[in-house]
Amino acid sequence: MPLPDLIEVVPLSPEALARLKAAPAQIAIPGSKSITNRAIVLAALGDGAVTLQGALWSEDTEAMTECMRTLGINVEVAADPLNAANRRITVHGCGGVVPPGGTEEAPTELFVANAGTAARFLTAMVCLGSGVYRLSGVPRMHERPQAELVRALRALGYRVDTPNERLPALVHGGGPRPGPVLVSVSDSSQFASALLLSSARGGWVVSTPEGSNPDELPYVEMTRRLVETFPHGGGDFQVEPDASSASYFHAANALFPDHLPVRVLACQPPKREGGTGWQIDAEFPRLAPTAAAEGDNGGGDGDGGAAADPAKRAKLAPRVMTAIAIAPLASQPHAFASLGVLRKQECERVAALRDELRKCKASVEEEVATDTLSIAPTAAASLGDATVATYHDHRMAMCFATLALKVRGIKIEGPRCVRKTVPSFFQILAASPPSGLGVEVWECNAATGERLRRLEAPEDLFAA
Ligand SMILES: O=C(O)C1=C[C@@H](OP(=O)(O)O)[C@@H](O)[C@H](O)C1
Ligand SMILES: C=C(OP(=O)(O)O)C(=O)O
Repeated sequence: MPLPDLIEVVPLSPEALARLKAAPAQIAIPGSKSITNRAIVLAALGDGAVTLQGALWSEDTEAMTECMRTLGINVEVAADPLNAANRRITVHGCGGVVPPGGTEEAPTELFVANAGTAARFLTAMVCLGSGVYRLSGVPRMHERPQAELVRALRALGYRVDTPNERLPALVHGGGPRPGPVLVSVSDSSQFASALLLSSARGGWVVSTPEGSNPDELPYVEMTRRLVETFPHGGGDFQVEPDASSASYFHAANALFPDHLPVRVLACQPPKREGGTGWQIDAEFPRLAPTAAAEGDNGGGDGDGGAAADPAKRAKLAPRVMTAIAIAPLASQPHAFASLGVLRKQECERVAALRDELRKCKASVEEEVATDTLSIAPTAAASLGDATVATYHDHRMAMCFATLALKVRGIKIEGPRCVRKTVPSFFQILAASPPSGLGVEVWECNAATGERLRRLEAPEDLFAA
């Protein structure tokens, strides 16, 4: 049975915590969505066959894989013996010649679901082809921003037809059209990443407006580093575990600083600790709001302080949602500012976090003018007893499941949305230590909320 429509995640008991303190869970995190989908594009445009090891297999990467196959790029997908949530993906490069699309009447149809990476990266990539491609996604993807990317591609000389500057869009392939292009990242950094990934084949010289310091554009920097180090002529490429997915498990340590129940395996540490620095969310353990006594949190600012600077886009990486979700349990108040970009992602995330945290009886104030959420601490015992809506947003489900590790009575609607990036999320939560946290997850009656049965079989916990 697939994951049901309503589940309850039960807080870790004192006994379970004592066991985890003695032998912390050792959690293997699936591959990075951002790196997997970048690597698929780079490999598709490359000259040989590249095998991606440790690649994430989830809705977003399946959407990218399917689009490549529809384009006529040969992609082979095999099991990854090291992690059932990953795959070995071999992509046979087209040598920069993107296979031709269809006609205006019968374009090649590319369905990107709700994958921002696929929507943006493929819009730019198919400009290098010939004929016509039509990109579409789920209704929410048709609301998400695309205008600045379309503008930049038109400035390079490509024809992109869309009535409202969003998807669905008809892209007319135009082959390489060398030239400089300036792209704003204020709606999404993925516009610059999209252009950079195809820039070598298109002859595009991509820049972001002055003032957008590369250090403040971590995902654009990730793209540049990946383009530099990728085996464009064929070979193997190792995908890192996903640091944003890891944030939920690091958050467990922030919630239980006396127990530190989790060790996150094989994730890259932040750059200053010798990691690649590709994933900005590797910073989460240092910045997470913590339930530790004041002064005990290694100087973390809960993302609040620096987020007040609107230029600091790094603060808007997915980990900020994890930080917001656990902030009610922190030892100090936290303010998260400049959250505007979150309003345009999988759902209106600022409103969603505000409303669902309030349902859990957290103290949350929103200042609309500065896109700020301010959260005051509340005792865990005074929080909870809420049925939380997830708005088809994987991060809403994972954030509230994390809060539920310490807050009783949290039921999560539509948990299958985690399939976008971590289909195995509830499997990991529920698996017995050491491979999981041993958390109780219950199927609930969707109408009455009453508990029906505890979900323990891995297939019952997988978001297919
Ligand atoms: O390029 C990427 O892989 C991503 C960039 C960010 O998006 P935005 O720049 O649109 O905020 C981030 O939130 C998303 O999860 C992944
Ligand atoms: C914003 C996100 O995804 P996308 O790649 O669809 O933009 C996200 O995963 O939080």
